[in-house]
Amino acid sequence: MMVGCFVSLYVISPKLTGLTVVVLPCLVGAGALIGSFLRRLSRLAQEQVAKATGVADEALGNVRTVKAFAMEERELRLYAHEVDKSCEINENLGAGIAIFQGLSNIALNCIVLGTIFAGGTLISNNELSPGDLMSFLVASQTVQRSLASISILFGQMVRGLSSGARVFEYLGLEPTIPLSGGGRIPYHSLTGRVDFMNISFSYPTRPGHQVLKRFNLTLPPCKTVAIVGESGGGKSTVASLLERFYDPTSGVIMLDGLDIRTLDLCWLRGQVIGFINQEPVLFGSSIMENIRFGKPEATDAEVINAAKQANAHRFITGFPDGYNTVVGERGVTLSGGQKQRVAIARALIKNPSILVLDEATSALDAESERVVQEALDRATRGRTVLIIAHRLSTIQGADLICVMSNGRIVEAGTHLELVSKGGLYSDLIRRQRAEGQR
Ligand SMILES: Nc1ncnc2c1ncn2[C@@H]1O[C@H](COP(=O)(O)OP(=O)(O)OP(=O)(O)O)[C@@H](O)[C@H]1O
Repeated sequence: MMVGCFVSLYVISPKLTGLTVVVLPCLVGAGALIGSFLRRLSRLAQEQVAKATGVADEALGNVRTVKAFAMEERELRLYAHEVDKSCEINENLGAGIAIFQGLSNIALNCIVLGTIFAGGTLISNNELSPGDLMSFLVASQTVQRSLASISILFGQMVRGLSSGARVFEYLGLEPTIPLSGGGRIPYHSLTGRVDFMNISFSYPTRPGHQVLKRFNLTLPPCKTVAIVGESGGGKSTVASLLERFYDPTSGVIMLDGLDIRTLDLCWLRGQVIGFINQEPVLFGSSIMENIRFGKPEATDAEVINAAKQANAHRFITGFPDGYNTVVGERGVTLSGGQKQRVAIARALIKNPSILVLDEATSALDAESERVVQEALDRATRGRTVLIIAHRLSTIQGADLICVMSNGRIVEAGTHLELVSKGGLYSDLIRRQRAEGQR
């Protein structure tokens, strides 16, 4: 329609049309400049809304900790502050869009006034008839209306584009470690031997801090290897690398002699490695669904069997709704020991060849620890096991105990060998005993 109007304007008066064509690009240029400023503001507004939502999400997700420290007021103030900031940016954005639309209307009306003025001059010079000027004004009204609609649409487009840009930014993100693709080892020929070979590693967020330094360790098939050592020494990092939450900066991790980077990650995490950590996270669904999370196609009988292996069947059947008991958000309605046993059942249901226990009992009291330890002892039989432990009493039966310090293993042997050696391990034992007696 715009093109048609411009053709008719040109036929009526090439001079007036020429004037319009000179003025319009200047206006479009100014509009584009204001537009890019508004787009930046809109993006800022989106980010601020996300930040405010993050604060609310964190406070609600950790509501017990917030209550325990009587921090409701502080969290409320923090959220109100972020919401106020978001409100302010959105108000500025609204004002910006309003000014943009107002200015574009003024500019368009100035064009009409300018046309009347220039047309009047042309009439006085007998270059244009009054009828042609009227026709020109009517035709240019159509162009003006179209431009006014575009300016309104532009305001909506600015918001839409920046929201869309954030969505597409996330949609376009590629995981640094691809989730699928790569080889699999047939279940009957998988032995579960793991070799960490010359591993060096720094977390991407702290590239200057080397957590592991030429770290070497072998987990022999069906044996239990424990890693102990000072806090922050890199023990959990070893487990994270085996799970491929990160890839080592240098060195190779082998599973049955194959570099794990060449293996299918879904298969590795879903079927080969069972991971149980200190603070198991459950979903707000039933116990049955939580255990089945480890193997979605498992039958009810398989779920119950896994729960029995994890010492969880008795307490689950003690609930009025049994396996259909809903555990609440993150499992808040279960005790620490019960949650841990559901998590063990969830890991066992996939019958993993390798089990990683990252301080699985350190958050429990003595009685819960006994029941959970019993379940773990049963669960570890016939599997390659990596235990990361704080309490040395729980790993004395391990086939190999490795003491970590400064990102590498400094001592290795059985409990008795290490105690008789009188090195770092016996120091750790002495210190823990002294702490226990205090
Ligand atoms: N996601 C992360 N990003 C950056 N640095 C991290 C991250 N996780 C751990 N670290 C750092 O890496 C080092 C090793 O941490 P790691 O959790 O492996 O130690 P740990 O031996 O398991 O400690 P603990 O016994 O206290 O659990 C620490 O200095 C820690 O601050």
